[in-house]
Amino acid sequence: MTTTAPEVHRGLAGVVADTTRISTVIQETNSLTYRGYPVQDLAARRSFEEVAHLLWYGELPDPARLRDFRARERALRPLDRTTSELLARLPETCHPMDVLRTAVSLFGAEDPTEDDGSPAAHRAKSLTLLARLPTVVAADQRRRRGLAPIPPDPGLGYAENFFHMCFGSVPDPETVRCFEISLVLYAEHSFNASTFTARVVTSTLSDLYSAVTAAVGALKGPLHGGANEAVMHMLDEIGDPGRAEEWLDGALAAKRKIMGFGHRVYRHGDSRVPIMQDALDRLVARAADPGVTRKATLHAALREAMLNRKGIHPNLDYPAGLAYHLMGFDTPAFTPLFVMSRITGWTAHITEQLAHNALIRPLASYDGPRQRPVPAPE
Ligand SMILES: CC(=O)SCCNC(=O)CCNC(=O)[C@H](O)C(C)(C)COP(=O)(O)OP(=O)(O)OC[C@H]1O[C@@H](n2cnc3c(N)ncnc32)[C@H](O)[C@@H]1OP(=O)(O)O
Ligand SMILES: O=C([O-])CC(=O)C(=O)O
Repeated sequence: MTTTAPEVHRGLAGVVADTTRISTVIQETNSLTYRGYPVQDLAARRSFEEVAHLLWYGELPDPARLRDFRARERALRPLDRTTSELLARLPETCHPMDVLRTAVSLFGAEDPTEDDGSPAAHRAKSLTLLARLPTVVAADQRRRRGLAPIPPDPGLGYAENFFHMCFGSVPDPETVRCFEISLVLYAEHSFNASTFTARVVTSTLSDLYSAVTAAVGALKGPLHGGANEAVMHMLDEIGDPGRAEEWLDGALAAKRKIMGFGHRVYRHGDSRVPIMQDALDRLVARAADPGVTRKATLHAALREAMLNRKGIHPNLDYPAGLAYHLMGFDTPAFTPLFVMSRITGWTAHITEQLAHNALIRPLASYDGPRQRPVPAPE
């Protein structure tokens, strides 16, 4: 009797694993919507806090709800002394994503409130993470620069407060806006690897912090969120705009993956790129600095060369990487900035997964040795 081997979908490519009401990429128009709203309109007209509310509650907040949401977020920002001291003891040789992963795990261990799996309990925990993660990221960047942490300022909005905690000042509104746009664009992207990781952990009825800790680990990799950092390393490696084509040919010949290019879902370009690229262009123009212009020229030259050689478009990490550099953040802190935003999407998916849970447990097509007898010990 012959049995046909089951069809294998490596990397789960093309597999529809569940339904979701949170976001979708509309292939025909190459657009991304959060709860039905086009992300470019959200980025142009709404704050990151409003988008977080939208992802969690399904609707944009009215002014009273937004006031309440903002007040609660601002009150939750400070870290307690024990947490700060524990995180400050982690070696500076570890990656900032390791600090963030440890921080989420620590928050979970310290949280005395019950995780009954209800949306209300999850939203409270999600808001705590949204409020505290920037405090962790900013303090970690400062300690690596040999500087003391700056406490959060409850008088400032989410994006402004983050700059304040990192640098002790808030930059011009254009720079803050560019950062806020990146947060809106990074917030959610359906069943990407880190979100799916969070859903897998949740599907076992584990807790929210465990799911987010695992998601941070999945995002760290350079094929996913780690690419925004890798983009900057790559631009530093190339150095000169005149070297872009030659460098690319060498990298492709060596079968290297070019960071910040390609996407599993988009085949004709990431719908978020034009919005982020516009914001980046404004930052470059505003800087009016020859060094900045040179980096932007290199960035554009590599994009053109990649399109010509391989027909592959950039993904969001490509413009976001350079934008974060121009905003003054240290390169290893780029992926943690992604976490500060994606925490909203992850936690929305955790709540959704629990609402109609099914254990996520695929099958494998076995191609190891055939069954054989265990030999007697020699
Ligand atoms: C926010 C985000 O997480 S966006 C993704 C960020 N990640 C990156 O930028 C890392 C670089 N990009 C990649 O590695 C890939 O494009 C991924 C992982 C994002 C998507 O990968 P997949 O959907 O599995 O596509 P896959 O890797 O099969 O690529 C298809 C073909 O395009 C090529 N390709 C795709 N992306 C790239 C790239 N960045 N550099 C060079 N070649 C590429 C592959 O080599 C492959 O060619 P082949 O058919 O000749 O073997
Ligand atoms: O969707 C993906 O595979 C990766 C991505 O762009 C994201 O998570 O924002």
